Amino acid sequence: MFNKQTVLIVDDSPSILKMLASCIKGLCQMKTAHSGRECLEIAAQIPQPDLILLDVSMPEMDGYEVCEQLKMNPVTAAIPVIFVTGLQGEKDEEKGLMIGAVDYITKPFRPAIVAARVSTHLTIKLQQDKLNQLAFYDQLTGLYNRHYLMDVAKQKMQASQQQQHPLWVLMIDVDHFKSINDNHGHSVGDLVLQQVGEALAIDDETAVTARSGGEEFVILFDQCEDEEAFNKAILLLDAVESLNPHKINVTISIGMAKISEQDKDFDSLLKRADIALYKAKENGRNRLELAF
Ligand SMILES: Nc1nc2c(ncn2[C@@H]2O[C@H](COP(=O)(O)OP(=O)(O)OP(=O)(O)O)[C@@H](O)[C@H]2O)c(=O)[nH]1
Repeated sequence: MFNKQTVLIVDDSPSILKMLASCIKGLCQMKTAHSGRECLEIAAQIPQPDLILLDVSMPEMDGYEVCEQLKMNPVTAAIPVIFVTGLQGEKDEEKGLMIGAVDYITKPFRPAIVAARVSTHLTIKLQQDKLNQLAFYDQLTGLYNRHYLMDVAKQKMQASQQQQHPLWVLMIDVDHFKSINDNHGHSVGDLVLQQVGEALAIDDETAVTARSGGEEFVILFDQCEDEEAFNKAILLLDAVESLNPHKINVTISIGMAKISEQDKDFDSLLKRADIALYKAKENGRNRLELAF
């Protein structure tokens, strides 16, 4: 059931690493780290581990410090940690749980207990991942959904205002999408939305692409200067036009707005992009219009 999940085992002793690995063999995939520093590095790399089995007593950086650093970093904070330790005092266990570990296994450990606890926490992680998938992602295109977009937009808006860097919002609507549905059927319409979604999913750290509803998408570009933002938007028009799914000519219209002093909140920026989108539709579609 957990075959695709990965557990990162961290211990400075190669023999303990081996023993722990044999306890959970067959339950999941495994990675190992021999120090706290190595653990922090691996935990931040994609694909991230789903669970970390972490030794407490290690030279240089002990497990408590590693756990604190994992929990402080938003990239690794959600990875559950189980401490595996020879320290058996109540205070040690309390400390481990207080700094964010989900469980605490003492050495010498019993293989069946390690396997059972790892299974339990992998099940919880799997359920958590499914909930996140439903809460933040659009099920048809795999892009972020409107709920996630609004959350991230507020954060980006604040950062842009505080750090004085640009933020762009692109409102994108598939042209004459109703007639695609009417002429080719709803399932072909769905396929078109999936392909448009793929074409709009810019692989770039400054961009967030979401399907905001129906045949409408929103992209945020942050820390992006005017010319670069404009060029990226033009490329999107071309990328969608060259799709031709089922030989259907698909185009989009884009309304584009840059944050300005008049935007007290994200809704105001979005509204300006929406007005520009309306103008792009009025002016013939398959085009981009900039908001004032
Ligand atoms: N296949 C499919 N259709 C959808 C989905 N969500 C919304 N739609 C359809 O999208 C169509 C949107 O049509 P309209 O808002 O009239 O706009 P349009 O035909 O794209 O025309 P313009 O926007 O004016 O260019 C409607 O027919 C909806 O039923 C979906 O998830 N899948």
